[in-house]
Amino acid sequence: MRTSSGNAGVWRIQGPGGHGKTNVMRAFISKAASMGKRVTVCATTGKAAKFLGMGAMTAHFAFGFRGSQWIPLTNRYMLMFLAMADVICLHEISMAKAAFLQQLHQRCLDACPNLPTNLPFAGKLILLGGDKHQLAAVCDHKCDEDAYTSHIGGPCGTCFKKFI
Ligand SMILES: Nc1ncnc2c1ncn2[C@@H]1O[C@H](COP(=O)(O)OP(=O)(O)OP(=O)(O)O)[C@@H](O)[C@H]1O
Repeated sequence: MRTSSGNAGVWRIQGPGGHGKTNVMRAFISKAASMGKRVTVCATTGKAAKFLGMGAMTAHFAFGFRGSQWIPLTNRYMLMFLAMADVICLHEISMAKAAFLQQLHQRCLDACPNLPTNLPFAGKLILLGGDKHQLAAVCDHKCDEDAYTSHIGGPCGTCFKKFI
């Protein structure tokens, strides 16, 4: 996948456990970084972030979700961090709720007020990794494509493109 602005959007790596999603994500991160892209690497759990490596942090730390609240976007570091990221890689996405992604989308827009866009996530390239069949473990849904999209996608769900 090229990382030119023409390919910005929301992509996801789908596959059962052990099929290489994490390795593909690592390779993608390396490639994007070598092309000079600023990549934010995170995962929905600390364990997943640690396993992914590549400087990954938890998504709630990266985007300012503390305890049960979003910290205000008046934090200059948080604003810069969001505004400067070209690419956001978020692994184990089946653990995230639609509201989390929706708030991340809104934070990207708020952090980039000068961009003439209301594209999802302010037009950043978003790469989501995970296995939709793990949904059943974290929420009361069946595991079909519609349930997956409505669970993790919310209003952004219609813009998903499948990477693998
Ligand atoms: N292209 C590859 N060639 C050979 N081995 C690979 C390849 N990609 C991944 N593997 C190996 O397969 C195993 C699983 O890979 P990986 O952790 O990337 O899968 P995953 O889909 O992220 O799994 P999970 O959903 O359980 O986290 C690892 O031991 C990894 O080294």
